[in-house]
Amino acid sequence: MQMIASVLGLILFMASSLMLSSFSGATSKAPYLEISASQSHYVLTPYQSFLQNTDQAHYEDVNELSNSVWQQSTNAPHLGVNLTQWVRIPIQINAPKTDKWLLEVGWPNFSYIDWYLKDQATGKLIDHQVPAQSTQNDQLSFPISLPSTGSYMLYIKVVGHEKIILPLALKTLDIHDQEIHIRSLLTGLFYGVLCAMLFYNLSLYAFTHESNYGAYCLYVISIIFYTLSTSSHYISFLHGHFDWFDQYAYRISVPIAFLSAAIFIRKFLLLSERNDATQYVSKVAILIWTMIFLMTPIMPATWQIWIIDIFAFTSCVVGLWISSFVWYKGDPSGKYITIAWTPLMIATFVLMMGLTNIISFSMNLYYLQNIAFTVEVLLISTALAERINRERQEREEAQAQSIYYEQRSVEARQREITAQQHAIEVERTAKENLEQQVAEQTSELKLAMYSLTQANTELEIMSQTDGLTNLINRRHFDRKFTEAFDRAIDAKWMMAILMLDIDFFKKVNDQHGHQAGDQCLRDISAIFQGMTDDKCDLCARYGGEEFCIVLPNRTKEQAYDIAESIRQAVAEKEIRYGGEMFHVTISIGLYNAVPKHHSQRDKFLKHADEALYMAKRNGRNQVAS
Ligand SMILES: Nc1nc2c(ncn2[C@@H]2O[C@H](COP(=O)(O)OP(=O)(O)OP(=O)(O)O)[C@@H](O)[C@H]2O)c(=O)[nH]1
Repeated sequence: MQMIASVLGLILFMASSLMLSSFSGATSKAPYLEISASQSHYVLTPYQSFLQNTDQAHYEDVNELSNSVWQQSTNAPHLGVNLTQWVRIPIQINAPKTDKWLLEVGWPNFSYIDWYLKDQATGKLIDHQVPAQSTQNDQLSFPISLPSTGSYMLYIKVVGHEKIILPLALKTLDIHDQEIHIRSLLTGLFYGVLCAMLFYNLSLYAFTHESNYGAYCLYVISIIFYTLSTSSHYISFLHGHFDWFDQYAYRISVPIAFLSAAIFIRKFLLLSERNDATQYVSKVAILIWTMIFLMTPIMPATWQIWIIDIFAFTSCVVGLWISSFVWYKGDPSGKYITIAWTPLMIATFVLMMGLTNIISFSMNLYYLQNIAFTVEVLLISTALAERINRERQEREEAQAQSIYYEQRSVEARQREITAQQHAIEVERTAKENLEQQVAEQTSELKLAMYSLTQANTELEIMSQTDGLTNLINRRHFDRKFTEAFDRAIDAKWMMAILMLDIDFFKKVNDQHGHQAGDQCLRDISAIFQGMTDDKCDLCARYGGEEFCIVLPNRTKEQAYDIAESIRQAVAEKEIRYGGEMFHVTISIGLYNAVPKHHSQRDKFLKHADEALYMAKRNGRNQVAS
């Protein structure tokens, strides 16, 4: 806020300085202009009087008017808008330096100018130009021939479409030529800088498509348009060719200049993104200048120029406030705009004071504004470059940061993948170990099951087998015999049963010992097994020294032969144990028949047992049936 106060203070200081200088100049004027050999340049303003809002068109009519209708002006007279204006200057000529003088009109916006030089002594016109012909290279200067001595009244008629201010001067041709060279040089420099900046930023816009460059180019074009319309250069090049445009040049160029400036500032300072008053103020400024521009064809020139002056004045202050506020809020772009705009705002402010008759107007105020424009265009161009460069750096930093985070993300992802791979590897290894353990345990289980099966088989065999003789035991025989019996019933086979008992076995035990008796049991059991078919015959230890042989599907003769063969083999068998050798005999009971029914099973055994008993009773060592 301090900065805003200092800027406003500076503006007021300059304005007051110019006003003071203007008023102080006005207080020392003489009633007429005295032209002598001492000076080459005379300002006519202090001696001018004018007819305001007159409709007089002819010199003859004006010449008839009394002195009282002529109004004295302390400054360059502001003669209103779109009217024929008359100004007169009393001149006392006393041997001037030369008779080659130029009447310079320091205001570009008029349609044409006439001048008349009247001899006050005779009342006759001694010279006049209708319309006045300007010099070749300066449309604002008109040759005028001054007599060598005498009192004269110079009448000037100006016809314009717009506001007319008439800062008049008389200059010798030499002075004018010197000034025109300097002015041409400065003008060339001014437009050269503007055009250079325009094409430079246009090329940047073409390459980067950065909209700030585009908006800035429009602004520079509007400045060129405005300065052309407010200077003699426009008149030099275009005046008279476009009548309609001649009338509206100033009224169009000023709104366009402020409008494009408002658009550029709003864009460059990103005001549309701000949540403060600058956003709305800039929008209102754009709206107002758009409306002023659009109203040009329909609004009376007097009103529009008055409105333009008011809002131009306001816009200068508001523009500086906005850029200063943005600067104060920390945006460096606000600083550059403030620095660039301050000289222009001051120059425009001063110009507006001249145009509104607060201070004395002269074309130098426009030249001051042109200088400020040049400084501003250069500074803003630099600010634009700085801004774009800063944004590029911010983008690069953001990109670098983005790449950094992306790399971090990739690394994190890589670590995640590695961890996942490690987890998969661990899982795979665990699975393999588990499978291996399961396989090993399965193998062990299979082995255990096989061993168990083996043990069960062995146990079953043991449970079915007589441990001494290795023949099937009585319990297993009962089951197997039942099966064989049923099979014989179904097949209608002959079923033979042999009941075998060792004769006088008690004696064997008694004589040779129980161990020898056991050996005897083993030997004759081996004979039974060797002489029967182990696939279909049953051979069992039926009791202590009693055995049973079942012979399925045998005739009685076949069974008998087997029984007799067994008996003989036993009898011939030499039983050796403990260095002793002895023989035993056996008695065999044979029963055979075709079984018809299950109930006959025990009967078959009983009959065989009875036959055995018979063999025992008949003397033993025989087969009975
Ligand atoms: N060594 C031995 N002797 C047994 C076994 N089982 C039974 N004995 C004996 O066999 C004998 C059977 O005798 P007995 O029933 O009197 O019959 P025997 O002496 O053979 O006379 P007969 O049958 O009438 O010819 C008994 O002395 C039993 O002790 C055995 O497993 N081993």
